[in-house]
Amino acid sequence: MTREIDAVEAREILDNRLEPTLRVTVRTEDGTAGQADVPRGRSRGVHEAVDLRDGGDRYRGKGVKTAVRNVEERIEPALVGHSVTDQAGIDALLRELDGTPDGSNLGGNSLTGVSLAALKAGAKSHDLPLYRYLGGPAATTIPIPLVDLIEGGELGASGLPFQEHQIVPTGADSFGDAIRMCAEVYYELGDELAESHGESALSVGDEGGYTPATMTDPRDAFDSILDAVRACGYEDVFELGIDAAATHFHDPDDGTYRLADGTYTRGELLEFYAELEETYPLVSIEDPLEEDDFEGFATLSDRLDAQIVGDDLFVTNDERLRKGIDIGAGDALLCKINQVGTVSEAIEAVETARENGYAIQVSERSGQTADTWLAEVAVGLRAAQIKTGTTRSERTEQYNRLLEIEAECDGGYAAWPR
Ligand SMILES: O=C(O)[C@@H](CO)OP(=O)(O)O
Ligand SMILES: [Mg+2]
Repeated sequence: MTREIDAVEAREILDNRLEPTLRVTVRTEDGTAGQADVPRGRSRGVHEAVDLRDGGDRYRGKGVKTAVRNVEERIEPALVGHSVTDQAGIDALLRELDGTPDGSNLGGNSLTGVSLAALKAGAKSHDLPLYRYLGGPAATTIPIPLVDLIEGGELGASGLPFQEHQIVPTGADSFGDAIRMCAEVYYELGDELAESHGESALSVGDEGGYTPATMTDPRDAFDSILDAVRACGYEDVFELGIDAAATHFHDPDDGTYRLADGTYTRGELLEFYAELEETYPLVSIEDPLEEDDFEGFATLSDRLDAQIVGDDLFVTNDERLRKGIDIGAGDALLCKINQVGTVSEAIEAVETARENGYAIQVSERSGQTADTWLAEVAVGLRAAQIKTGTTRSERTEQYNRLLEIEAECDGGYAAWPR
């Protein structure tokens, strides 16, 4: 079979926010095609690969025509003739062509799109589902979802400073059961919020979680969620998580953090997390501090039992992850391929995490399409955790694909946390 790349095409499409993004297709000589959509973050870390936008890195409708051109004029000629199953070679070539550490020359979005499309074409050329191509016969475990029931911060119009208030079905027996129980809690919570905060609380944020405008205290979010969990009789199934996304309420001028009830020093915020862990069944805290505070992450990892997840801190970058591992910062890697650029670089970070006992949480971006590579990659990388939002079809499609994979490979349900 001829597995050489014959063509690499790109076009501008729209994500769930009507923002332009890239769709890349890699074709091989025998007619196999792999197509992948590139996701896009809104609460992005400063150390992420550059997301190339025409006219600058802003949200509002800016196109990705330059990134499209880069794929077709600069990447395609270099990749034609290359074996599509040589993922490491393709990714190394992409990095070499770009020649910058942050992907700013060709665009991190171009690199991610081509890398993922090649991965998908490689899987097809072997006639394997993507998760099996990536993870081999051992890839049969379905990750535990961290489901964002109430949104705040940059992603929801509630008054809450933290970006995500999650339920974590650590006590479920299967993925199918887990997601069904999540849905029941979601609807119970909706009834309660509509009563306590009015029908407008049922508006959803970028990831499909509720956004009660008058809710400002994370403890109220947890109390409402736990009430819903209890009303459903699932106290033994669910624990709680947050993505604080603290960079986005941090004031770099004086180093303080702004929550709804006032300004917190770094020390006061650390105490607040400790208090939350004492009061609630909190098992996961993502980005509790700003994106360069490795020492603060280490202090929390040491002090709390909850896993501390590095998103903006590590940006799926092996070097930053190793820096964290050296001083004990964090307990889990958030894995977002487009933060770092290529599939191979994300795999490198995942392997480092695994070798060092860090948990792996494969994550959505707030801007996505219905492309389900995320679900495939989570199983393929043998991650025990996935974060892919709540309602909205670009999120539920990931769950649908995980349900299919669970049935396809008679998959087991992951154990918390790794
Ligand atoms: O902070 C995050 O973890 C994400 C996704 O949940 O947000 P964004 O994609 O906007 O960076
Ligand atoms: Mg985050």
